[in-house]
Amino acid sequence: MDPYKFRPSSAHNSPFMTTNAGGPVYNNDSTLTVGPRGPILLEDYHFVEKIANFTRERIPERVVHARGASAKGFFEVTHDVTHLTCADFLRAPGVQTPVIVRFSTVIHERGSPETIRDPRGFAVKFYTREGNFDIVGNNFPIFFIRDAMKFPDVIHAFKPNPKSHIQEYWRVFDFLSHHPESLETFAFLFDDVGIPINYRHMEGFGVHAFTLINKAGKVVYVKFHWKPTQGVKCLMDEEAIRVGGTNHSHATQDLYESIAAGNYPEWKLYVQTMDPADEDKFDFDPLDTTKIWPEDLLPLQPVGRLVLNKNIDNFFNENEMLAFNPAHVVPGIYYSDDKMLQGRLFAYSDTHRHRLGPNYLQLPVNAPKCAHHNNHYDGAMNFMHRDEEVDYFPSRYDPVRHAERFPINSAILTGRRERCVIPKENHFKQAGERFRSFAPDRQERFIRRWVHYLSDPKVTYEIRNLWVSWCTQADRNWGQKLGSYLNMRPSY
Ligand code: HEM
Repeated sequence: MDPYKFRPSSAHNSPFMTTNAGGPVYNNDSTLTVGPRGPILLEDYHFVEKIANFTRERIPERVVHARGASAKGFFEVTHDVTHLTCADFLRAPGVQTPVIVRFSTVIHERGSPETIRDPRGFAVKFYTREGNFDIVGNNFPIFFIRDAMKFPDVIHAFKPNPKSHIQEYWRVFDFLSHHPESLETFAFLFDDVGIPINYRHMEGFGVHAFTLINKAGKVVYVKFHWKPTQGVKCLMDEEAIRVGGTNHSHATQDLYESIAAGNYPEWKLYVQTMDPADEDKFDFDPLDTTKIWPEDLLPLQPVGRLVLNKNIDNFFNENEMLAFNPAHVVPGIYYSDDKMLQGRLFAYSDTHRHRLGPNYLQLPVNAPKCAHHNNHYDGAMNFMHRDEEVDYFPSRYDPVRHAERFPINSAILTGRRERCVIPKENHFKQAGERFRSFAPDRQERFIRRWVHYLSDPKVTYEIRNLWVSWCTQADRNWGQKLGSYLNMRPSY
């Protein structure tokens, strides 16, 4: 065995207990004491290490999406999309790429119930031959806000009150009463899809516009959609209380047991594409995360399927230490100028360095599965074995070169420096359309949830009135019914 290439793993377990340093432990039951009743000797190295290891078992939980479950599988291309992108993993129907997926809730802690009304995270890491590609999406196609500057505020408003540590909707309605663009995302949160029945029966969306670039360098905007073959199913409020009251990990359990039983969940990947030359032709801004791209104008195009057919071996290694990043793209797929996406491009690697350390990309679950090389190295917990003498670039002693050039988005960027709101806001139209697409019983449940949350006694008349006005502007029936249930008449 080459001691420098040794990778610790439970496959190397000794048949007997050892210290962390590998020495034999002949008693793992009793501390080393002076006489049969103590005190304990500090020289009990194995005991001290055992406790010290235990007291460090937890790492910081994710600041959002702390509660989640992951599973592995593959993505298979089913349709030719080479006219859209030169991404190698999408090069031909039949090509398969290994993936790991993590589903999550957003707001509450690592051990919180999976039945709460909350968006669900839907993050997919593709281990491609050109490096990792991550679609770090949600089960709603849009988000509450459109500028990354506001992300900490919207999350603070949804997180528990810093004084009481209780989630209180007066704080949510207060903050978002300054943001009418959030109304349509409430048309998902307070809809039935606000509590999916489990992780297998929900959709996923990349949310942002990204860009696809083909071999000839042609660029299109793209949105990613995951559609579950199992269908979409939700928990009604009463069921959620019952399920959550008996099992706070029901969705994790459902995913794990389905895969263990060979009942593999599957999602189809679709894209919507838009020619950037058309971006001004719509009544919304296509780079605005608070807006969907209507499917009648920009139809879904099938790309492939995702199958989860393997459970993780270890929750800590493959869930807690798993690190996604929307900045992880591959040649043929690139970002757009969406101001939320642009902010996210910084946030994830920054939080991973804090949560997992500077070498988080060396962790097996995060490391690319293709050959990779650069001169960023060392730092805490480096375990990459390097034996080269040239650690700079370029060098006449080292043949390493630049990768082959691939086409990138060559659009010309112009503009003054400014901090501003996008010109085309269009707050309410899509929210109203979504409400009108609900069957009457679904509309009724939806409005009842508004009543429930707006009835928090700390929601002032002014704030309540504002929300009722906005709902009315989206759809008269929605607002009038809500106003009448709340015993108020909207004034706008
Ligand atoms: C500027 C806006 C945003 C910022 C600054 C931000 C930041 C973060 C941070 C710090 C984490 C924790 C990551 C970790 O510790 O591993 C996270 C996780 C996550 N975010 Fe965001 N986020 C933003 C917007 C969004 C949006 C719009 C979506 C949906 C499209 C989203 C989806 C997710 C998902 C799914 C995870 C969990 C990934 C996992 O399972 O490990 N985020 N985000």
